[in-house]
Amino acid sequence: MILKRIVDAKREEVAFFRSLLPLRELRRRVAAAPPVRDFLGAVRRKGATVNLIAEIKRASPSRGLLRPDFNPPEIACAYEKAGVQAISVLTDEGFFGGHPKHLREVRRVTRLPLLRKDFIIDHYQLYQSRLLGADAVLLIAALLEQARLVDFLGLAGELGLTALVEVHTPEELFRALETGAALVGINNRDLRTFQTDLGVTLRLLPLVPEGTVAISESGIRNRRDVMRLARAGVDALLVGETLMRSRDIGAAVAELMGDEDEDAVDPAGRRG
Ligand SMILES: O=P(O)(O)OC[C@@H](O)[C@@H](O)c1c[nH]c2ccccc12
Repeated sequence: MILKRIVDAKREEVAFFRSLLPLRELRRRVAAAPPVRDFLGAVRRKGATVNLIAEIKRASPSRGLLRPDFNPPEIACAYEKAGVQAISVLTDEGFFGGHPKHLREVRRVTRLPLLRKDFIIDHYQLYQSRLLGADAVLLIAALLEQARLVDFLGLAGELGLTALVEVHTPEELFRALETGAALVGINNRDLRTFQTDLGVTLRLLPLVPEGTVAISESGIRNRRDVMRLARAGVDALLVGETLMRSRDIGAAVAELMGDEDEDAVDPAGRRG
């Protein structure tokens, strides 16, 4: 199974980074890191329109190479100019063609809040994310048993990082809510089969209480998809492939986000 292979590789990667920069030294540097930006505030829905988190992703195990001319800072500038609310940087190298250094490079060129998208299985990666310039980190419920999830959420909070807890099933969602997470991501992609189904968001969203910020992730292809999810009441959408495959990123964002209030929904009438 791919998840198991990714986690095995991730363990080795963390051991390697640790050998380059021991945890003690990493923590010392984190203490001097510049302040974080408000990721949660940026993605929380304010009115009628849904927010967009645009992802920087070179490749994926299921779809192969998405963007041959891959230049993370250039893409980040294009996203900011197009008016997205936040950026997600996929830093996994082995399976997604990213690199932790991309986060640092992107941080330098944009004022937008940044999500580090990776497979976090070790404390070390949380400190590392903070040092690289992340404002938020992804915690995948399917990878972490409950005690670890709680533990990582606590450490992320201490470091000033917003945690995005990713779920795909009702069980995982209940686990996420039990931790008191302020931000949950409903992944439309089944990480076991790679199939995407926006119905996953439509089914799980009513179980998310008011006040918890909810993001719909993966498999969002066009304006119709955006409208469906916006009307259901999600706070934000996370889109990678659709934007990465387009020649003109500005035009692709405009096409997805469309007219300002076409996706209007009564935010009070959305859930539960
Ligand atoms: O490229 P898409 O289908 O728009 O999906 C983006 C994002 O949701 C996806 O990259 C993702 C969601 N959760 C993840 C966990 C690990 C790696 C990648 C992901």
